[in-house]
Amino acid sequence: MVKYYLIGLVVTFYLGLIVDNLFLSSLLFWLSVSLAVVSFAYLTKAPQIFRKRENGIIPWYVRWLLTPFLAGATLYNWIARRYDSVPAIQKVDSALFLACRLFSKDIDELKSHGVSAILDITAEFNGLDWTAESNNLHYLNVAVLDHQYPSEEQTKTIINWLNDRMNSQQKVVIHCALGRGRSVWVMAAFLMHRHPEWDVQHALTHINKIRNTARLNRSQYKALEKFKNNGQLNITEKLCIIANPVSGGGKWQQHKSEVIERLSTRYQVEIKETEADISAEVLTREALQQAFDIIVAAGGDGTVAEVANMLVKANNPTPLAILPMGTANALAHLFLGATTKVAPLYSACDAILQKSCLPIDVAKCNDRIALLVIAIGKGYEMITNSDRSKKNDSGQFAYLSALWESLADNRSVDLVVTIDQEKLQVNAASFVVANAAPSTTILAQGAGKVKWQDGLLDITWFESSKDSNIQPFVSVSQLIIRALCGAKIGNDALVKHKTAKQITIQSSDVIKYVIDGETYQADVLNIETLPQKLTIIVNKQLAQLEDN
Ligand SMILES: Nc1ncnc2c1ncn2[C@@H]1O[C@H](COP(=O)(O)OP(=O)(O)OP(=O)(O)O)[C@@H](O)[C@H]1O
Repeated sequence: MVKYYLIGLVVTFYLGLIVDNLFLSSLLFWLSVSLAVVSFAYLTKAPQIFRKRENGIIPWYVRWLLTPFLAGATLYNWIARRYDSVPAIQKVDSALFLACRLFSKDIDELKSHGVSAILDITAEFNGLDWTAESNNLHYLNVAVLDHQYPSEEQTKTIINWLNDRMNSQQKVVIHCALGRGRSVWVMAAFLMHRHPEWDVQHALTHINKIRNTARLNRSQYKALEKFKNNGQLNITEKLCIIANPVSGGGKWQQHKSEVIERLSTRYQVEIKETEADISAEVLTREALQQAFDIIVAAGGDGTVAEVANMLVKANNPTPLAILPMGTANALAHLFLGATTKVAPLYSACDAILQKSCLPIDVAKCNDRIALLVIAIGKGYEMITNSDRSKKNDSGQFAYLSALWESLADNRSVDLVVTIDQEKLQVNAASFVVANAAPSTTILAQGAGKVKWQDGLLDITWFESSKDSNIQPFVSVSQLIIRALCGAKIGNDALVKHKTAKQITIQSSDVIKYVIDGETYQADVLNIETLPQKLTIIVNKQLAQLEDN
């Protein structure tokens, strides 16, 4: 095919040079540029040159540049369809149809067959998405050039998408330009995925009985055999995303399709969304019955902690992954690295696709699991002063201004604390027990760094002073310096720090506290570390660092 484009390119370019008419020669040059781009796409096997999106749209500037080619392709598809020996749309399996290029007039026929989803395997012309959308049809484009076949990643995406459609009892039409090559490849691949006992010949014979024009070229056939023999059509890894749609002001809804598209390149993805009265804990319990290979918590630290709580309580080794969609996302910062602050979803999806796991410690506080911190005093006030509407309005600044507000108020709590065997009386402005904490969790930085694989809890506290309103500010300044230096420096009389395996906290009043951003109250807190109790997906560099 590409040789015809190259011949066309040379001929039109030559004619453009010799024709003595500005309008005609401009047209010929336009045609030759358009053929040059298409030839380049074929020679480099790069369908992305057409920039056709998942929704089937080719951007206007590409359409404009390639107008002569696109017009020619439309004309060719129309003629080929008109004189084809088989119908445009044919049923190949109970819920699967094969078709050539679809036009909006085909929607009625698709509906009459009960088809409600379109899989478009072409790169070189606009899809039917707008027509499909207005007719409530699911649409997916996987861009593949004519005479070629999908990549391994694309194949996984296709199989997962088709499985989702089949699971929702939908009928799907798979189409390419003529319904003879690319769509046949995909249909055969999916049939072999559904019937692992079939080989390529069997799948093609099945298709040919209905569509006798279906045939693969030699490289398509060989690739399909290779995919089958290497087990690339068996997608067995299953992943469940437990998503909180209100975290971070509704980030999940904005990024949902992008996340599913990326993760489907490796996993069969199932989504469970929380509701006001259906918590992440309930959904995790449900997911644990279904034996997933990974459970992903999509939300803020509160959502991640809820999922972790159920995994640890069930003593279940399924790895937990974090999709940071909250406000502070301290856990993601810690386990996926600082890049999550810049490209949170990219870093998280990358780590999930690489599946690098590490065991981490967790803390148990009464009957709940904490991954980050248990905080009393300023840490508690900071959370209660930053409600959801403030977080939606100002993001992480809501926490900063809430902390500032609480530091200005010189309140404290009287606690009786037993750290391992040592008993202490503490009048604490802030009292924090940390299992893990990034440097941005300032109130936990008594040692300048909190280790999350050392089997110990880090306890940091400072007291208030009746004589000085600025003492809490001074203490926090010292914690900031410690966090920046990564070491326990400065006056230990002001900010105190200890490590322990177990700690009991009592008070004459009811104790108000937070665990990983969620508020609770109790008469007594019994906290202990549970070393290496949870497996978490981390970024690859971090995993390698810990391995060494
Ligand atoms: N569908 C829902 N509707 C309303 N509230 C929900 C829903 N799902 C979960 N929640 C509540 O959301 C809270 C957890 O929010 P999460 O910590 O994940 O996000 P965030 O508060 O935006 O982020 P961050 O913790 O970083 O501030 C819990 O209190 C939970 O009860």
